[in-house]
Amino acid sequence: MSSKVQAVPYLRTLYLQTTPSYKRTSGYCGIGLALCERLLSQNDQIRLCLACRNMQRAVSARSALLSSHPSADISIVQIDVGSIKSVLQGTKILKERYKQIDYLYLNAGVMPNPQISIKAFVKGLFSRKVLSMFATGEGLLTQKDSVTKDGLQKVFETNVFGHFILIKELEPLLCNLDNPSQVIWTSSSNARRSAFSLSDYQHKEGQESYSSSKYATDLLSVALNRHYNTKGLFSSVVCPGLVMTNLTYGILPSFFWTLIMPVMWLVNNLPKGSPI
Ligand SMILES: NC(=O)C1=CN([C@@H]2O[C@H](COP(=O)(O)OP(=O)(O)OC[C@H]3O[C@@H](n4cnc5c(N)ncnc54)[C@H](OP(=O)(O)O)[C@@H]3O)[C@@H](O)[C@H]2O)C=CC1
Ligand SMILES: CC(C)CCC[C@@H](C)[C@H]1CC[C@H]2C3=CC[C@H]4[C@H](C)C(=O)CC[C@]4(C)[C@H]3CC[C@]12C
Repeated sequence: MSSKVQAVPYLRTLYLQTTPSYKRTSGYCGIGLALCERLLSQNDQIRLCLACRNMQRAVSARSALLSSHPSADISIVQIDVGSIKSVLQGTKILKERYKQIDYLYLNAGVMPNPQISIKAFVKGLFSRKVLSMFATGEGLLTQKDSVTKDGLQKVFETNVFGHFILIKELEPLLCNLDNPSQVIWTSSSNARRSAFSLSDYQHKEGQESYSSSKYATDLLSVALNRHYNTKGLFSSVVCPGLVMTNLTYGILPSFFWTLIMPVMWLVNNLPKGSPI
């Protein structure tokens, strides 16, 4: 594989948004960085490209990865998926740099100003949906969205639309029938059909923009497969499960998570078919 990598600008993995966040007690966090670590520990010959909005943090992420994988090939490109201009600039650079992208992992996501409904939580505790409430957060969370410079809803543009433009722009690098590519979206078990509406796909009206954006991601992935499978591009979605990152620390402070973690663990690991 490495000889192929050197012969043509051939990108084994384009990895998106991996900037580490120094927060709370335990140094770096974030699903993106953890995934890069895992990928490199499986195969440090892959060529990684980190696409991040904040170059300073991107450099720290690269250094952190290189400290444990010194021979890894890791480059950086600046992309803010919340800005169409930035996506177009970033993809122009990528098209100059590479001829092919094998894997595009779409990780950037935001959940601005999350609020928990204590009323819905208490109601949920005494309902038959208690387990799914802990696994998906269904009905518990609301967010306050805002409008970007592009005039789009921030959660929609960041979690969905910016990534979509990125794929469209990278089509020549992704669509190769002789060497199919994979696009992997970071969706969520919080994605909910009832939070999404085609007549308000940006979720301007409601307060569950995160849930709506993740449902839109799931729909978009299906549509991409219909459109692109014959061209050599395959799309899928993953939910990483509940992971302690800046996103979850934005919902509850870390000490609170430490307190409720045993309950969360128990609920999420109960054998299937148990009475509750
Ligand atoms: N944590 C969890 O329990 C779950 C998370 N997810 C999803 O996983 C993904 C990663 O989240 P997680 O690691 O938890 O959260 P973090 O907040 O730690 O990471 C989010 C990442 O997205 C980047 N990002 C945000 N906005 C933009 C933007 N406009 N342009 C470029 N990058 C951006 C951030 O970059 P920066 O460092 O510059 O802020 C950061 O690196 C998200 O899509 C999230 O919805 C899904 C299910 C559960
Ligand atoms: C004592 C109460 C205040 C405790 C409330 C607990 C809730 C804040 C959390 C219970 C389940 C959590 C979640 C489940 C699924 C996550 C999902 C996969 C995701 O993408 C983002 C975060 C979650 C919605 C998360 C959020 C907090 C809970 C609702």
